Amino acid sequence: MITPTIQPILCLDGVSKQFGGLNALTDVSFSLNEGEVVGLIGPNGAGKTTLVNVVTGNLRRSSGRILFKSEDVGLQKPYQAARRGLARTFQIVQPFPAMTVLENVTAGALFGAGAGSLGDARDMAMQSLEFVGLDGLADRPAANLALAARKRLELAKSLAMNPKVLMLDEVNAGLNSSEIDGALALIRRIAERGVTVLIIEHLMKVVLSLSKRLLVLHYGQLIADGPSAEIVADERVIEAYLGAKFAARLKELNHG
Ligand SMILES: Nc1ncnc2c1ncn2[C@@H]1O[C@H](COP(=O)(O)OP(=O)(O)OP(=O)(O)O)[C@@H](O)[C@H]1O
Repeated sequence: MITPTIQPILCLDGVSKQFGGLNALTDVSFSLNEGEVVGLIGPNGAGKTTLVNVVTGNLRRSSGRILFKSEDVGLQKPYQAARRGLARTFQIVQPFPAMTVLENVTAGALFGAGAGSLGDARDMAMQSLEFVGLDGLADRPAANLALAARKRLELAKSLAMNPKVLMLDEVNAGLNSSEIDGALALIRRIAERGVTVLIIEHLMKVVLSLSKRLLVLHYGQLIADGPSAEIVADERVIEAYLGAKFAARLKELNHG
């Protein structure tokens, strides 16, 4: 039997980003394989959003290489990233308030890969809205949506871009537990479609239920990259982010 080889789809090779004298990312290297769901964790200010921003061209990396399917995309603009299939959600969700839900997602489809015409883009947008369960609100102004629906709209927008890699920046922040369960189910369904997912998330329960692999940033440095079970037991990660209380609770759960 021939075992299919898993290809890296996105590689960061020694990527750094400075803001004046501040090192937001220092020499960060890792690869994401096609179809993987990987969690990116770290304390506030660790550089997680900056990492997404340099991958999607919203910020220019200071040095290092960013490879998408082996092509160096380190100098790309956000629309080029979207066309390649590198999509992301924003931590602070800001839909175009005067536009309807459908129009917002159609704008996403036009920005991304695959929509040849406005009609195509509307079809892709409608499919994305159905996928996230917002099709019933398609004609509502986006300004009227509550937070959980705005987060779904943000997801629908990035899905309408037909992504190969989807970077989710705190899509669960501010949601209640049943809304989080709904979001988790959606993210699983997105991953089942073969989309590679990088999920930035502060809720460890959520991260651990989605990803078998974790990346940990601390002061802009990647201090750990490996199987989730090993990472949460790593002393440096406990010290930098998880805290001793979390580690003890996890130990209890694993032994109880
Ligand atoms: N545009 C910017 N100009 C200057 N400094 C910035 C800019 N964006 C981020 N920073 C700084 O870079 C560092 C990393 O910020 P970043 O937002 O990437 O962290 P984060 O891990 O996403 O944090 P959080 O979990 O709070 O969202 C922080 O010190 C932040 O203040």
